[in-house]
Amino acid sequence: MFSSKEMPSPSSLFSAYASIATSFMLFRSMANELIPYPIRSHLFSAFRFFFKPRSSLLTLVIDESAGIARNQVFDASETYLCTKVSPNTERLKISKTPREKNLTIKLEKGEKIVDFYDGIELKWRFVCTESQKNDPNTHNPFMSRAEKRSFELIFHKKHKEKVLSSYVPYILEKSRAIKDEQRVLKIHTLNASQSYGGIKWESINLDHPATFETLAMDPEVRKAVIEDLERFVRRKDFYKRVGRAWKRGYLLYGPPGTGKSSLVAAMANHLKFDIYDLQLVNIMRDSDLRKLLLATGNRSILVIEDIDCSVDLPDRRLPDVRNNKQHDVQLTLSGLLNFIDGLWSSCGDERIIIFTTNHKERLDPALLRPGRMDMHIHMSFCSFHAFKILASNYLAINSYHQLFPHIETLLNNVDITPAQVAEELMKNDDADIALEGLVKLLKRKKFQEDDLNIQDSKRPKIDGRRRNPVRTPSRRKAKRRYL
Ligand SMILES: Nc1ncnc2c1ncn2[C@@H]1O[C@H](COP(=O)(O)OP(=O)(O)OP(=O)(O)O)[C@@H](O)[C@H]1O
Ligand SMILES: [Mg+2]
Repeated sequence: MFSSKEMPSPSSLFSAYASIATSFMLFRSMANELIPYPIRSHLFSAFRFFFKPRSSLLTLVIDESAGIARNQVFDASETYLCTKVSPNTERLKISKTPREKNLTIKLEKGEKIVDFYDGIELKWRFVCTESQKNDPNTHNPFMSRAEKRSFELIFHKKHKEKVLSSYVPYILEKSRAIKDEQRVLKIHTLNASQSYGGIKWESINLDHPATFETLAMDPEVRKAVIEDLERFVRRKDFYKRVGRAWKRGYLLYGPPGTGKSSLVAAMANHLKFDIYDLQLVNIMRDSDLRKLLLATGNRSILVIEDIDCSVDLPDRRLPDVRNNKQHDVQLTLSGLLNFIDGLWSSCGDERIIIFTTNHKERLDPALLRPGRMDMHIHMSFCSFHAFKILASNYLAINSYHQLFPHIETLLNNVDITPAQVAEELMKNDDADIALEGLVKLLKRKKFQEDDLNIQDSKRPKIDGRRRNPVRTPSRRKAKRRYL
């Protein structure tokens, strides 16, 4: 800083500039006569460089394309800036395609936006220029449009490091989160109407409302599952470092109606991953399975429901039309597992595979061996805690109700699935009536179970053990699953 004594007066400054300008003119006219053109031009540009007034601002130009590829920073900035529209913005573009959930908002040419990051002021400008006809880049598909689009990001030079190492990565991360939020999830199922051999994935929008908040499950288990999923998606570098494919396997087991399919949907909604619902009954050969698995996308969940019903694979027979015989079907559990562990998981990123079963005890040991399914999640009968979540979801009861203690005692003594409780709670809008209905249902079930136990105690013992009454519901049930 200058002290007032050292500060040059405006008149002295003016005379200094005037003498520099006069010397420059003099130098120029002498140089024109004495110095040959190329050297003269270098001298002049050096002179200009030293005497040009310096700007304290730095401008980053972010073009739409980087060579022949799209510039990710441009795309991310476009997405990010939509969330920064201020009352001063004068023109915006909006659009919506049938596949999109929300309106897309974009800046119009020349619009400016001011953003603040960690106390730094950042000025953005959206620039569109006509691209020249003989532009060498016109072979580029993004440049063949008549206009060249870019963002200019202007800030004080002293923040260069911070902007490049922190603000730009922040924009990339933020735009990914925004895109995930807007993404319409898909559920892919096998197209069974195709003739055999032409089987392929078919997708529709996944509109399943299940979330971890609405799922009635043990809070500890819920927390563990969410943490596991989040750790998995964060750990790309870790998987690379330890030489493992970036995949995670979950086994969901429990009686029908305890929320296994709902948990799959909640996981997909949480991670914004598509679901591939693989019904093995429709696949006859390992080769078809490979083709289908290789056609699945990254950031997806592959679900094989009721794996205990599907693994009698080697017994399935495929009619041979030509010879009117039956062929052994060439689809085996080990083929499936080896492929999932091997090629499939290593040719994509962020793969999750989920098996569900009502009968964990019937599963092939190959599925249960350590390292195959990373987490075994037990979905069980409705606990009192799970009931309170359902009461909050279905009846908006978020605090105490006089029937709660009674319901708690009954739930401790009766096996009832969350699906059955949910169905009962839906029967009436009036919370008191719905809860009374539930109490009646629980009492009825308790009575039936007591009755069964009495009958059971009268059964003769076999090998010193009393056989359990078989209460397994049909496994070939029609399912609504995710739709
Ligand atoms: N834990 C739960 N939390 C909230 N709702 C549940 C839960 N379990 C079941 N439901 C309700 O019951 C319906 C059926 O549940 P879901 O299909 O998820 O059960 P499932 O365990 O997959 O059964 P299955 O073994 O027959 O496939 C769901 O649509 C949901 O409304
Ligand atoms: Mg299910």
